[in-house]
Amino acid sequence: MSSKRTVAVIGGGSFGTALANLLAENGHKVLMWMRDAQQAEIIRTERQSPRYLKGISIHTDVEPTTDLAKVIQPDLLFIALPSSALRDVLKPIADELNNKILVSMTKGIEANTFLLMSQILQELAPQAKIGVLSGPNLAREIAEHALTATVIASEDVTVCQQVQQVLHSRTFRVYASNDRYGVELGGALKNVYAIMSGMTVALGMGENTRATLITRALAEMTRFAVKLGANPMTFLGLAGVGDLLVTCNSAKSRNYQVGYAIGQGLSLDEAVSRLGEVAEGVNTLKVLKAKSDELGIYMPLVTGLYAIIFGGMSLEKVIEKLMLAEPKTDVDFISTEGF
Ligand SMILES: NC(=O)c1ccc[n+]([C@@H]2O[C@H](COP(=O)([O-])OP(=O)(O)OC[C@H]3O[C@@H](n4cnc5c(N)ncnc54)[C@H](O)[C@@H]3O)[C@@H](O)[C@H]2O)c1
Ligand SMILES: O=P(O)(O)OC[C@H](O)CO
Repeated sequence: MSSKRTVAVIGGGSFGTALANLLAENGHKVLMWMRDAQQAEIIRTERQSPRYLKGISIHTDVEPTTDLAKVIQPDLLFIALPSSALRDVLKPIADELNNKILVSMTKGIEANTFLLMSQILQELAPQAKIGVLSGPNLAREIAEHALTATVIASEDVTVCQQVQQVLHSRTFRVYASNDRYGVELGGALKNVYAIMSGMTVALGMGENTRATLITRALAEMTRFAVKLGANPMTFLGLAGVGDLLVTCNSAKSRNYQVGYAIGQGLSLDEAVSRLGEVAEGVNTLKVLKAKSDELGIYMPLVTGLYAIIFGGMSLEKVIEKLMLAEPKTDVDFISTEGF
């Protein structure tokens, strides 16, 4: 067990709160920044977060605050903001973030720039040490102490070691990686396929269908990542196939829930507003479609989902296109000479 320290979590939604609780349970003091003063007050007085983690007791060493100046005092900061808000929230305090350790837990891609969140952190605070925490990590299960594993990825081994020290516990195991880009890309891309998976479940499609979808999703996201220079082996780990499996199979995933609602006949807007939480896959789908078109990467699942959600194409038509497409070989990275 590590020595006790004060750490910060920026973002007090479901994931930020679950992680803050873990840190406090490990004996650390946690400053948790939240945008909403009313939510912060509820946590302070009731030690509950009924909006994001109903029924979970919040440790007394988690101190909610809306004061950003206060929360940037510790030298280790975890960031759990929605990707759409991360740059805007952190920009005013960028100078103070230099020389800190910044760990992104946000699984998204910035529209227009195609930057991952840790790349934005690096842009804002070039002197900071940067890491990414990603893996099969449903916030509610972490908060309920389901046995969970995750990955801390950083080029700087001391970042990995410090994060392992503060987070390791009987129920939460932290593996290290030096492939920050691959780990982060895996966490962002899988959300898109979780939307598809939720749709197939709502439509009563079989287990064969879901296994095929998940496996072809892994092929597709790996193909994309390799084109962008990531190591494909990372996708065999917790932040790749691990996160893809949990998000595509769990009704607790918000991305899966959005897909499920669309499969039930709701529009995208209706599905997102019924959820009332962040489903990063919707924005990721848009930026991924644009990037794969720009780079000429074959991504039939992304193309199909985009056509349904943003192009008004029927699911039947998309399925027909996918199933009757030109026959392909199974695994991309095996030589198929002679086929
Ligand atoms: N919930 C999970 O299981 C989980 C697990 C792993 C990673 N993540 C990732 O963590 C990130 C945050 O997700 P979450 O589940 O905590 O989301 P959430 O919807 O539960 O909470 C989002 C939080 O951000 C705040 N927020 C929203 N817009 C904001 C803005 N413009 N400025 C400041 N604050 C704003 C909300 O008030 C809320 O506190 C996402 O990228 C998500 O993919 C979530
Ligand atoms: O609820 P989701 O769909 O945002 O997924 C949560 C986590 O990313 C699962 O690891």
